Amino acid sequence: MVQAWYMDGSAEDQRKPHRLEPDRPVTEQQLSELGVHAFKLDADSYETDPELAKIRKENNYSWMDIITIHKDTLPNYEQKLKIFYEEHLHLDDEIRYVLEGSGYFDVRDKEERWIRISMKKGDMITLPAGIYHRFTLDENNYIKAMRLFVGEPVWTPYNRPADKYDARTKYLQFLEQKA
Ligand SMILES: CSCCC(=O)/C(O)=C/O
Ligand SMILES: [Fe+2]
Repeated sequence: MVQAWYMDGSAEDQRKPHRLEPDRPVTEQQLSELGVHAFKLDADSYETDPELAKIRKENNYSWMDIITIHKDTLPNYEQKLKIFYEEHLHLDDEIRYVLEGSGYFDVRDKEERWIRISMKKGDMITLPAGIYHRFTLDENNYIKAMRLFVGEPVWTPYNRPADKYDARTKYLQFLEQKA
């Protein structure tokens, strides 16, 4: 099960866990009410895993690549990390599957509080179009992740404020229905 918790408001190193004190864990059920879904897969067998193949088929995740985020391998490493950690949304779902290493996805809850989701080897996550979020490496400074997409990928991040986009309006409607 993926681990998630409410964050403290400290401006300390973004790579630290930033757990609120006292701890306020967030369950997968709470995440799913925000439209965020988490799965556990066998990352050692990703090339032949029938479970991954089924998820891709059922959700039309026809496109995929693998990104390795490490200072020695990713061009413009510092700049990219900065972009990933700016609060933003996308017009499409963001789907990531951790093959090695670890990192954090942060998402806003209905009251705009940050929830930190700890992603480790074998964790897959889907973030809905229109949700405000960000990503950071953790203190291990390394992640290798599969990026999945329906059709040709569009990576554009729309930094907050991005409320004028249809994807945002639809996401807010989704949250309303859940309330
Ligand atoms: C772990 S993949 C890098 C983060 C990313 O691709 C993204 O779009 C963050 O919002
Ligand atoms: Fe993103």
